[in-house]
Amino acid sequence: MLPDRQVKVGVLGATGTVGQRFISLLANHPFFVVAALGASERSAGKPYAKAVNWKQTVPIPSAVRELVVQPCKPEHFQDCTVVFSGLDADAAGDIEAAFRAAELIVFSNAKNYRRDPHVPLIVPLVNPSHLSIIPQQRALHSPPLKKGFIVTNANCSTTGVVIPLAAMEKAFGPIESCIITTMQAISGAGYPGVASLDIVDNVVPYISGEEEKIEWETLKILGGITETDDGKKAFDMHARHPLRLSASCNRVPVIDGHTECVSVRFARRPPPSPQQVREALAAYTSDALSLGCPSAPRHTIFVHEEPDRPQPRLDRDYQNGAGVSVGRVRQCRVLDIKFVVLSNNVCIGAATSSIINAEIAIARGVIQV
Ligand SMILES: NC(=O)C1=CN([C@@H]2O[C@H](COP(=O)(O)OP(=O)(O)OC[C@H]3O[C@@H](n4cnc5c(N)ncnc54)[C@H](OP(=O)(O)O)[C@@H]3O)[C@@H](O)[C@H]2O)C=CC1
Ligand SMILES: N[C@@H](CC(=O)OP(=O)(O)O)C(=O)O
Repeated sequence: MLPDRQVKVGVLGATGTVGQRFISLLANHPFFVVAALGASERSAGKPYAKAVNWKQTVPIPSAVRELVVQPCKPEHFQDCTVVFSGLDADAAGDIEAAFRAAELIVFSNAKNYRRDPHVPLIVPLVNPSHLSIIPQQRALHSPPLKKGFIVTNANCSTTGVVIPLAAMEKAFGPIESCIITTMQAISGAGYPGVASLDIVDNVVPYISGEEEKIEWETLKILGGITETDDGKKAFDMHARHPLRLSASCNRVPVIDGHTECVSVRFARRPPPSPQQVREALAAYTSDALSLGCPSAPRHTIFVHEEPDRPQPRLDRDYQNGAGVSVGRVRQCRVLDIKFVVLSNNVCIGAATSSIINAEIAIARGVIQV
């Protein structure tokens, strides 16, 4: 059930690239209301409008302009039912753990806990069922937690590719191999990010740690949760048909929107035709939508027929940045099918995913409001 009254939320890393997206998206949310903001000691103590170097195309929402930025300490967020984190990974590990220990509920964009075997790594349009590991995460804490937990969302490029992969697996069974080449926007590196002299008139064929994250996170997200012999739950990345992935990551001079060229081979033979894949992608729908989550896209995947789409400048705002756009679905002469996917790295690749994850957790009663 979704609430019919306001739910107070906090934003950690509120001054950053992802934090600013949280603030913009939450300003129009039907039940989440921003009650507390946190950032580094550099920003703490200042009204938000003075602390932030605002880079959005909409003005700073009036409700947060004068809100004083707090240090990222749990005592300043005790009123918040949910805390969204857009913290720099160097700070996120300790801060998010302290918030969880203080019985706060954290939805994080940072990479720190994605590999934790008791923390769900959730792309809300793909695997919200992984929320079921939360009781075990709470029980592990000493003393066991009654309320607090951490949920992470995925790396932005992982998120973009895993949505069409999940749609294809749902329709045609396991994917056996997958080769991904990314063209990633500058905003993925935060602010000020990549120096203009490195990226204007250029492509940088390396993003530290990115290829490993895509290759590993995809397996956790598409994998299931099984019960072990001692009755515990565990993520099961290997029981599924083995999926071999190879990613190559590039930074390109685009502001927002990650484009990925993907080739796949299916385990089942004969493989589906390009037309069958197009139909399956367009028909894919999410639990978030059936639960009535207000930030879920009405259409998860838009399938372009034009030969030159998707393009970041034209397609990154599809469904307010919450849906993904696929195009050029065609036969691959080496694997089975190849296509291009575009996702908005700061929306469904970051803030929007956290917000939908929290909406799902409320709708499913994982969070009591
Ligand atoms: N940009 C993207 O597309 C995506 C980013 N992510 C992840 O989201 C997180 C945020 O990324 P992004 O917004 O790009 O990063 P930014 O560098 O733009 O923002 C970082 C934020 O963290 C705060 N911060 C830094 N150090 C500390 C500290 N010691 N204590 C408290 N707060 C601190 C900063 O506050 P202050 O302003 O005061 O310094 C700022 O609010 C990262 O973990 C990133 O990997 C995930 C998916 C996509
Ligand atoms: N590394 C991504 C963004 C990011 O911050 O990823 P992660 O949250 O996995 O560290 C990019 O540069 O586009």
